Amino acid sequence: MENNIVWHQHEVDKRRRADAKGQKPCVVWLTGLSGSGKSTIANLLEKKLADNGKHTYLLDGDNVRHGLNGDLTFSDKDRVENIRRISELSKLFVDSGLIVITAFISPFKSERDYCRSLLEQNEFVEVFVDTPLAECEKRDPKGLYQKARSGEITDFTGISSPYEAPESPEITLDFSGQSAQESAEQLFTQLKQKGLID
Ligand SMILES: Nc1ncnc2c1ncn2[C@@H]1O[C@H](COP(=O)(O)OS(=O)(=O)O)[C@@H](OP(=O)(O)O)[C@H]1O
Ligand SMILES: Nc1ncnc2c1ncn2[C@@H]1O[C@H](COP(=O)(O)OP(=O)(O)O)[C@@H](O)[C@H]1O
Repeated sequence: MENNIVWHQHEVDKRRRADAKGQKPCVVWLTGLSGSGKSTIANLLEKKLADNGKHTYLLDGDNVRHGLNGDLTFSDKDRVENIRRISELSKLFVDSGLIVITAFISPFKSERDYCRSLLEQNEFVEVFVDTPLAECEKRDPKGLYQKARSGEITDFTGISSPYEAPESPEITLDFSGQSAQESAEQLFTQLKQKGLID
């Protein structure tokens, strides 16, 4: 690792960029099993924030794995690297003044905590999309659970690869009795209550 590197402090800082956008930058970090509803809820939340004049960016597992993280597999080691890169990217986006929404399984507590550690207090909002495995498997929107059960896909989260549920997330979205739209509304309301959006 090269050591002769000096951090440049620029004239225009995070606060100035955020002030220009009239918002508080943060990361709304959705975590949950495949099929739990992360992408659907993240999309609805981003639309609601945009409708309210907020400048956002949505980072989604499937999309990021096509480009930036296209070299990574679903081994534990590569999932750690996946979330490390996403965390660093999220930090840069927060520095640019954006409200970042992420939708990654992010199965390991240590990597979610790593992202939290990169940010200032109140800039990281962990959101547990708490949909049980049985419900995710029933939905199976991409047919991946079926492939995992038949052994066509290995290392599949919840089946052949672990998922560590958050112990004290800032927000929990309970799948039972609430639609994706209602979950997005709940999320929006709780972000407001936390003073992250006005
Ligand atoms: N083996 C295995 N395990 C889990 N998921 C798999 C796997 N293979 C492909 N997929 C598809 O990849 C999406 C998850 O990517 P992530 O980057 O969010 O995963 S992780 O955070 O690195 O664990 C996930 O997207 P979501 O269903 O939106 O969660 C799947 O569509
Ligand atoms: N209450 C709900 N919340 C979120 N998604 C739901 C809900 N009920 C049904 N769904 C459906 O479940 C699927 C979730 O898929 P997706 O959003 O891609 O999840 P993930 O990104 O976690 O893999 C979608 O087809 C969505 O329409």
